[in-house]
Amino acid sequence: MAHTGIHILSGFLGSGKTTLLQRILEEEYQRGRKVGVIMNEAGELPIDTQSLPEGTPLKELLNGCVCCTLSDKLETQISDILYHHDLDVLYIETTGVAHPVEVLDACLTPFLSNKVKVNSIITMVDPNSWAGRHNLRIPLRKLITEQVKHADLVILNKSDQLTIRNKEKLMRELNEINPGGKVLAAKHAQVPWDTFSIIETKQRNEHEKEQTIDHLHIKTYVHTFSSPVNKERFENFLKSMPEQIYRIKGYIRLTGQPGTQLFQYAYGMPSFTPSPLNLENNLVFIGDDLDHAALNEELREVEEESSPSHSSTQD
Ligand SMILES: Nc1nc2c(ncn2[C@@H]2O[C@H](COP(=O)(O)OP(=O)(O)OP(=O)(O)O)[C@@H](O)[C@H]2O)c(=O)[nH]1
Repeated sequence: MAHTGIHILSGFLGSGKTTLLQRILEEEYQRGRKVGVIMNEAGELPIDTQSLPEGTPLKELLNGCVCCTLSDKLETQISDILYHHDLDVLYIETTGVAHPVEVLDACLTPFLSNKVKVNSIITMVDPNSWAGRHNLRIPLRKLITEQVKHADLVILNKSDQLTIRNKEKLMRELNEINPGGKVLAAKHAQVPWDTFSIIETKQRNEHEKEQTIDHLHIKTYVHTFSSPVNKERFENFLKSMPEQIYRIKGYIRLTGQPGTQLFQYAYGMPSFTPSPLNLENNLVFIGDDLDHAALNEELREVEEESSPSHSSTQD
């Protein structure tokens, strides 16, 4: 019986895993391969899954991390997707705080051994979080390094934000941590397609599991705006936000602009993209020890100060 190849997409929060997955799916569809996706998101809401092409066989693991609490569920999801679909390949996008070896371990259960073969671990690196990793708590700093160390392919993404000199310096650093893996730089996860077929799965030892990070304290908070918010006011909020917020994503409506915007924030860089989907205006915040009450209050203020009645009282 042919095994379905699994690729594990790893990388810290906001590094470009979904961007890579979208690119891979386009390519896989052009080649006529049958592709399935399992997405693990730290928040309670499936933000990233909405960006996948319609009809992609998909399973979601929400509100928890495969490597901490959901490993049994991952096994069930893999079995389930393979039972319902005859797949050539399965991509697993992990949360930004997953340890890739733990995810690998969850895929390698005896029950799945005659059905799947893990072909690669691909780790995305965001130069901003990589450069700022010394400011993170020790377990997170260790995690970022481990994600690089255990990858078959490391993609230094967002190279548009780097000078040539910095790019070369970072690539050398990544190579030193993972001398056996392949390290490439990319913009928006654009790497030559051949790269995926030539990467060789590293030999992974049992002892690697000992390096697992037990508990990372990463928390999520979901905020729902009930009305459009003023873009400038919201951006001011982002500038004054605690540094422990690493990532925000979701949907937002802006005053004076039609429709809904897909909002993304990673390492100080916000982006708004008009979305054809009319989804609830939920934003998922991901960070260290988030203060839910304080965030809720500040965001309510943003919304209140965005309302037309507020600006007329100010006049
Ligand atoms: N400037 C720049 N932005 C990028 C690049 N690649 C991705 N982005 C942006 O970075 C943000 C995060 O990208 P995602 O692909 O969602 O990252 P992710 O790793 O899936 O995020 P999580 O699932 O939250 O961990 C988005 O706004 C992307 O458009 C790049 O090469 N350059």
